[in-house]
Amino acid sequence: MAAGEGNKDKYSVLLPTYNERRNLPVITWLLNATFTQENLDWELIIVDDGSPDGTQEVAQQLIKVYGSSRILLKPRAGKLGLGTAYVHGLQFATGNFVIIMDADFSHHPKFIADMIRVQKEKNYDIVTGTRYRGDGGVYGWDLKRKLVSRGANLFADTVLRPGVSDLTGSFRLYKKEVLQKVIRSTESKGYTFQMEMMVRAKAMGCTVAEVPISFVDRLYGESKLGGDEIVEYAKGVLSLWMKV
Ligand SMILES: Nc1nc2c(ncn2[C@@H]2O[C@H](COP(=O)(O)OP(=O)(O)O[C@H]3O[C@H](CO)[C@@H](O)[C@H](O)[C@@H]3O)[C@@H](O)[C@H]2O)c(=O)[nH]1
Ligand SMILES: [Mg+2]
Repeated sequence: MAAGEGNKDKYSVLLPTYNERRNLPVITWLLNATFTQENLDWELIIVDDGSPDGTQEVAQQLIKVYGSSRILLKPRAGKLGLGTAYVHGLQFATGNFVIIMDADFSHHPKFIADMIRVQKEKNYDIVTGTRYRGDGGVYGWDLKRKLVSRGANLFADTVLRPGVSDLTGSFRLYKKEVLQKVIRSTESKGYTFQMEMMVRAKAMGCTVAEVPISFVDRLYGESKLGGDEIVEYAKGVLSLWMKV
């Protein structure tokens, strides 16, 4: 069946932002182009944590351009972290599918069409972007960050054996009820969040497919990954090992 006519699917994109004023208009434009081309219903839910750079003013402008049924701004008062940003945004999602992604072009909207197509192949619960299989890759990171990412995936894969090649990536498509269920059981809030979500989803018996993506380091601004997060992540893997 061609997408669109008679297709009741709706895709809610959850986009956490912190100081993404310069990236937000282009990512929104690309999302609109992708969903229009695929003839799919969608909405964008921006969860901004009081960014001092004026991200929310830009979001308000985008609401005027694209309409308040397409773009929703659901801000929070302060920087409360990525994990809880998804929990917050999810309450407002009206789609039956939810896509989570970054606002800084590390996750290019062009891969969304692939993810949707793969989801439909076997009605998968989750489709995750992977940097570590097929044509996937990482561009723009220095060797240290590459090693940290590879090491983080290898470590979790060795200890927990979830059978998913990219556990720490966060470009994913979920059935909404699956995301609601998995997110309820997930405890970590920081960088460990994505890995814990996937390990728990697999433990619950969810079906997961992978789509290779190229992850390109952000154009503007800085990542928030540091030594503390690495230690937290290692602790997260080990505590899941005891529990799952
Ligand atoms: N609302 C909100 N948004 C946030 C926060 N921290 C970061 N963001 C937003 O979340 C996205 C990712 O943040 P980055 O700071 O760009 O993360 P990164 O270091 O590039 O990490 C990415 O890759 C990792 C895997 O290598 C992922 O684990 C991580 O989730 C993210 O996708 C961006 O859209 C950023 O604006 C926060 O506290 N609150
Ligand atoms: Mg980034």
